Amino acid sequence: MERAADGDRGAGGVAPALELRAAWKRHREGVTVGPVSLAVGEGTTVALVGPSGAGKSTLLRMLLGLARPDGGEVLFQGRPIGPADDALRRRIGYVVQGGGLFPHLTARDNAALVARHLGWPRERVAARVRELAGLARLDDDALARYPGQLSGGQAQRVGLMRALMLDPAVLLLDEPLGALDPLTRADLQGDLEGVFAGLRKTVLLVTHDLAEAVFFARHLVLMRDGRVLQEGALPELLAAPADPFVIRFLRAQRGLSLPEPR
Ligand SMILES: Nc1ncnc2c1ncn2[C@@H]1O[C@H](COP(=O)(O)OP(=O)(O)OP(=O)(O)O)[C@@H](O)[C@H]1O
Repeated sequence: MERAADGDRGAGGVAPALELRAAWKRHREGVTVGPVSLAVGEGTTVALVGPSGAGKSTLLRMLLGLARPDGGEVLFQGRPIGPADDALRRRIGYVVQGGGLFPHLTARDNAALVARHLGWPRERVAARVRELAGLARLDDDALARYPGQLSGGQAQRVGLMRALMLDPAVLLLDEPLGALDPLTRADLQGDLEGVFAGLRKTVLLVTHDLAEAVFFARHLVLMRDGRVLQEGALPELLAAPADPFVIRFLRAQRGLSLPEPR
């Protein structure tokens, strides 16, 4: 059975920011994600890693209420989250690969969309966009452009602005840097890490890249075939792999210098 992340109900009895309790979803005959139990503590950054098709995106979508679990529970700050719970969902920012921007809206309008929809006054929207543009390091010229006129890195930065617009307690990022060239990726990694640390958000990040996972998060959750195979810090996974696949997965990654097996 998986262990809870470092944010599991602590001495003060504080509920984790995000929690799955034996949650599972059946996509089709023979393809089920879960049951998965996982807790992400308030203010922690956790990286979800695993091969393609392991169920990482499904797990994120269950946490967002975008995929309805067939069984088990999904909780946000100790409260069950359902599919129609928009108010709760607005407290979770979601960043997807490529930014997930609307092509017919400028970067600024993409970032401001939900706040405008909620009826924020114009000045408040403008002030928040200015603040986030500073954080995401985007200038006015970039904000005036349409997604098709932005670089991949810029589009990703706009996606981040949009996710942060309502100042959510939690950020879920699904392969946010997957499509970027190595230099842009490294730049954005540094900026994102600064954003996470500065805002003290709870962050759950999906990535294929173990080096990136370790860069952002001390706590790793390794999934395979719809299940959590093991979770913990990288040295713990290396020292006591729960399954031969754990070592295979860790060693398959380039760019990480791992100690030789004894
Ligand atoms: N809407 C869907 N309908 C049917 N099957 C689905 C659906 N979404 C995902 N699946 C299947 O569920 C399994 C898990 O997919 P999921 O996208 O969650 O994995 P992943 O770990 O995020 O993969 P990747 O790293 O490639 O994005 C896969 O076998 C996938 O084909």
